[in-house]
Amino acid sequence: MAPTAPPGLGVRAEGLSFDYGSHRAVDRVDLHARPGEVFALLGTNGAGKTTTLELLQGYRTPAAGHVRVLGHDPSRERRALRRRTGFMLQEAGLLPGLTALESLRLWQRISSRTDDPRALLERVDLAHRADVPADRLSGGEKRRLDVALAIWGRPDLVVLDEPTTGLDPRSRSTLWDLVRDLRSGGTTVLLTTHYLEEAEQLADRVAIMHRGRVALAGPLPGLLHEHPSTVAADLPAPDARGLPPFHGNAVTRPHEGRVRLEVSTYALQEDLTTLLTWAARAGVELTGLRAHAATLDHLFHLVRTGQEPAP
Ligand SMILES: Nc1ncnc2c1ncn2[C@@H]1O[C@H](COP(=O)(O)OP(=O)(O)OP(=O)(O)O)[C@@H](O)[C@H]1O
Repeated sequence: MAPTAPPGLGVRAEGLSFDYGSHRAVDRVDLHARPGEVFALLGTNGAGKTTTLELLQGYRTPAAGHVRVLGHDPSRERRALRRRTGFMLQEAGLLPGLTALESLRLWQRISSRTDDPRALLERVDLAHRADVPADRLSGGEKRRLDVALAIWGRPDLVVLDEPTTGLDPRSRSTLWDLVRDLRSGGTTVLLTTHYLEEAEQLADRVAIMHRGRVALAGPLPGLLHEHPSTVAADLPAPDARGLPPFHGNAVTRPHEGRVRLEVSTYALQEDLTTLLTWAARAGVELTGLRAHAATLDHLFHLVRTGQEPAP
């Protein structure tokens, strides 16, 4: 029997690689989700997020690299890991003949963890659908039932693959509360999502994958802080010729009969002041004025366009 690993080791992957035939889907991936934090694995379509989660779950064996999940090797200690981990993958694994409540009761019989099925349905806002067969639940309701199965018995690690895809705003917000609640109870949460706002709301740490590689990773506030802010405005084309110098990198391009100025800068306040002072003195009308720190959307754009290549 595998030794019981001490709690709180989080998830660590080093140099993780996986091939589908001749296609390298996961390429030397390094990840470290610390115990009790929410880690968001983001990326472009086909970047390798689901495959990475499957490797962490021990469903697939890596071609290269090392993985430790809560101190266990997932491909060799799946049973030990299953007791301590709740996985929700993209394909719903519900049995069509069973109601929502029966699905949880079945889980009660086959898992070594315990929980109160009705209380759990309450937590995912499905109490009113307890007696509805799983195949008659809506897509969003099935996702919530999958979440209930993943968090059954408060495992040490919960892995959620695109948990809010297809959920309406209220259900999404219920799920966000649930994730925060899991974190405050000390559970490590690893999630993938295509909703950057979701990652901004929930994640302590993110990794952005592209074409099998991790292009950017780190604590979210730190990553945003390391990247330049933006000052942007539209102005009449003739005025753009007299623009002042900025600390940051200023780019102009034609936009709807005017010129759009974008300054990518580490000196947000100074460059904004420069622009506004210049416009006031020169009597230039600025429209669409925006000034903001780097956003996850911006980081994602850098990765997608190859401006932030994988190390
Ligand atoms: N069973 C499979 N056989 C062959 N290739 C596969 C298989 N599953 C995935 N792939 C390929 O491996 C790559 C990574 O796929 P994966 O599903 O892990 O990406 P993903 O980041 O989860 O994508 P998405 O965001 O679109 O769900 C993709 O190029 C995909 O086409």
